[in-house]
Amino acid sequence: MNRQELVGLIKERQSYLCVGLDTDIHKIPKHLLSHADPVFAFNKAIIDATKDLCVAYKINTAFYECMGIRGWETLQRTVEYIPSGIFTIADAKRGDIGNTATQYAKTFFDTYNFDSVTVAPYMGKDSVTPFLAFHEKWAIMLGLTSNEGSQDFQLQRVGDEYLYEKVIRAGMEWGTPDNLMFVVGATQTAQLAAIRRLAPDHFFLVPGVGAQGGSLQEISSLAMNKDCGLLVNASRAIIYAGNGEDFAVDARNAAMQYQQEMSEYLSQITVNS
Ligand SMILES: O=c1ccn([C@@H]2O[C@H](COP(=O)(O)O)[C@@H](O)[C@H]2O)c(=O)[nH]1
Repeated sequence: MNRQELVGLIKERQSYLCVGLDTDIHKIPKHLLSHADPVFAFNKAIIDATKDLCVAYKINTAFYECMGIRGWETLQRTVEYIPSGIFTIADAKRGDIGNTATQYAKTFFDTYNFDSVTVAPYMGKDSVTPFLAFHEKWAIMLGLTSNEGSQDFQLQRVGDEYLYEKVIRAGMEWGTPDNLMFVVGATQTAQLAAIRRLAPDHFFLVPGVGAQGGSLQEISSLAMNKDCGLLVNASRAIIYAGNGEDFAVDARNAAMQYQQEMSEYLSQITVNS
């Protein structure tokens, strides 16, 4: 999916919601466990219940990889079930030497046909640029993450700036607003406005609302740009909103609350399509 299509989708749906499919077999409602593929049965119900309210789904590969070959099959079924026209993210946080990074990029872009992959930039330029060489595909580079450990490296000063600022600045030289996004945690409100000034045109994938306590209102007021420029992810707050037979209804209601709030914030800008 290209940038124009993504911005158009945000405008049409009045939403910049990304639903995170961090599906843990130990947390899904018990009645699903009799299905041949319980995790897929859960994901299918969540997708059916939320597909008109969100613009993206993020599949965190850890929740699938931990189940071995069956997990990869579930991941494939899930990504194939997501309706075309909705942006897909493989949250795999890959990063390795260029020769290997190319294989990771092929895995997620060619074999599984995701629109985007999250990339850990610690190994530098040659570990990131292979993900930028695919037509209408995106790399989403970790910028400033939502977790406590972001203080260990990302928020250390290097010369006259934070390490994460150096990383984002480098990323902007490697990729463009048409093929590169940055992960910016919703919990990092003290830095959000500065990050938007640093990267005015790039999309940010923003995890950390819901279970991690980030505020949708703060993120939106600090980091929205003229194209919206945000994909805000919520995983547990949506997919585990309920735990009974009607879990998908609860998930829909949770997603709808986010979408309605987003619609209000979007009305305050003109989204260019
Ligand atoms: O900085 C980051 C980068 C990635 N994540 C991922 O996003 C989701 C958040 O899940 P919630 O249940 O909404 O808290 C999860 O897949 C993380 O691995 C992040 O949280 N922060």
